[in-house]
Amino acid sequence: MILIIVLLYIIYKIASFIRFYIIGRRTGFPLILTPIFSQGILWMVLGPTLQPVFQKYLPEWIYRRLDIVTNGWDFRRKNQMHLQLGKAFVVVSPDECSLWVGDPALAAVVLARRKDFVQPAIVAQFLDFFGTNILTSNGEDWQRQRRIIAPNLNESVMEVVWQESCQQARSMLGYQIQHGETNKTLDGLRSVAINVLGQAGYGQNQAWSPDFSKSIASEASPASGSEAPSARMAYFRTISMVTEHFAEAALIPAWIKTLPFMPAQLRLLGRQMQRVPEYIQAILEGETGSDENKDQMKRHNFLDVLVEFADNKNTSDSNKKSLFLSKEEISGNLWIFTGAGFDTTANTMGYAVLLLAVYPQWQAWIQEELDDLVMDTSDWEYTTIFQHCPRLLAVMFETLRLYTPVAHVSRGVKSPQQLAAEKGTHLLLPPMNVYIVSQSLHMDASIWGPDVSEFNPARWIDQTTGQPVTPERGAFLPWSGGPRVCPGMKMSQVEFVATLATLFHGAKCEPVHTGVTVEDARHRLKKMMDDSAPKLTLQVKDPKMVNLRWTPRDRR
Ligand code: HEM
Repeated sequence: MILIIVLLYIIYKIASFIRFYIIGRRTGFPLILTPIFSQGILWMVLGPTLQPVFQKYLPEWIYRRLDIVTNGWDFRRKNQMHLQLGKAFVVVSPDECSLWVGDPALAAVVLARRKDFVQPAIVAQFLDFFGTNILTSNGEDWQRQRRIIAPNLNESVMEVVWQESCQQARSMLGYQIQHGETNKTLDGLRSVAINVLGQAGYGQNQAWSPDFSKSIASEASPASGSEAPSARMAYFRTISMVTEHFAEAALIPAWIKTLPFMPAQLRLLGRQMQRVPEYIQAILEGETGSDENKDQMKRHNFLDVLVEFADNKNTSDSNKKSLFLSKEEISGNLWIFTGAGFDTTANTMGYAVLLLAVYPQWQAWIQEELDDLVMDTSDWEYTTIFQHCPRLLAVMFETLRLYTPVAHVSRGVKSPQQLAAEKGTHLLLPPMNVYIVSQSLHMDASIWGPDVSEFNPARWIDQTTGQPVTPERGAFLPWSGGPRVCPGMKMSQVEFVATLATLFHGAKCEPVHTGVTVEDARHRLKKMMDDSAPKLTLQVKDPKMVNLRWTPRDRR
């Protein structure tokens, strides 16, 4: 019996492979075939684990067929696949037919046509576990959520983000200077980023901590006898834990996570995730606290904005009736706001600091700009300082180009689509995934020039105006593009500039180099960065191995 089932499964997979091959051929784009069951959970777990072994022992012509369906290939290979196969190519496996786009014009067209190229089901599979949300929705549901969410990530929130980032970064700077050499820089930046979201998203002020992961785990489950956190705080901490342990949260079912023999951290994660509906219910029912307090919080935080839309479906006001959120959507969007906003920004700040430690000439370059600002960073205001930091923004863009947090943007076709390209029109038949490979576009020498692999923030500064330049359409897509472009783009820029300005105004940093030359230590650090892999977004594999020395700057 089992043999028959296995046989039928194999026949089904061979038939699928042939079908995907035909769909792939009809696109007219170059094909690469792979026998791997690329969308199966087994491969998703085994592929990245075994990738270093494959790379070491298999000949390139076999290895690349495995690598192309292993998460993170776009960072490992940069623009290489598109150079070898063409600016757009199709991967065919028994599980999928996927188009990988590394052409700026095609990328811009795909992103602009949101109704033709929709968010694929696989994104929802990974990101819907707290409820449907803006990132995983399509059509009218997406439009409604976008109309509620995007305006609340606009200028009105920037002052809060700026002030909180400066304050958090000041605490971090104090700690770093006091301790000199530490391996807490990356963890410290995660702490800054989550606390900025705590303030902007939930109206919660939290102290900066050098031990980010530990603080999240211990705070989510308060010690016995201590006061239980409010529902909004408990929800926020749960989301922070989920972001930190994304793979376990997304791939292991809750009931397995909570089994008694599972590691304590996993059980805690499982228990907290199971309690999310309870927290959301409590948030919606309103928490205790004076009206005055509630009004103050309401002014600028995302959670209260979402809650305001909870009852609109039943309102008699016809203007508001079309803008509503279900309980599930409130929960899902709070998670997306936190998950999408935290990991991306924290890792971008992390890579930027590391790049500045590897290339001290660029530290000096931004410090030239920062030395024009008033000495006391607590006097810095968003409206006056942000616009005076184009070089820091250039550092952010250059960091995002080289270490793109979301290496590719995912789309799918549900009905036949025509795609006009340089050499003619291509037919895309469903079911097909379409991936815009931002990391490949960012490493294309025909766009960025022969120094494409170098960290050169000055490429972003217009020599005449001194302001950041705008690259060609579809060439720079860390925040994606088109109508679904990341609504948190400006917020992440403000947070990045405020944090790095505070840190580098007060100090300089270099890799710790006990027993080796500083040049060797820089080289080692760069190697560590280039060995990064995506978790939720791209990340250094072992942040604890990153040791930096921070020394105060003497500017007299
Ligand atoms: C450097 C920081 C960031 C990067 C690189 C980044 C990148 C992205 C990318 C690539 C997408 C996918 C868009 C698509 O599917 O086309 C996205 C969507 C999104 N991001 Fe960000 N993001 C960042 C910061 C933030 C922040 C700070 C927030 C808010 C707190 C945020 C909220 C969102 C939301 C709500 C979406 C869904 C938009 C939609 O589908 O309409 N992001 N982001």
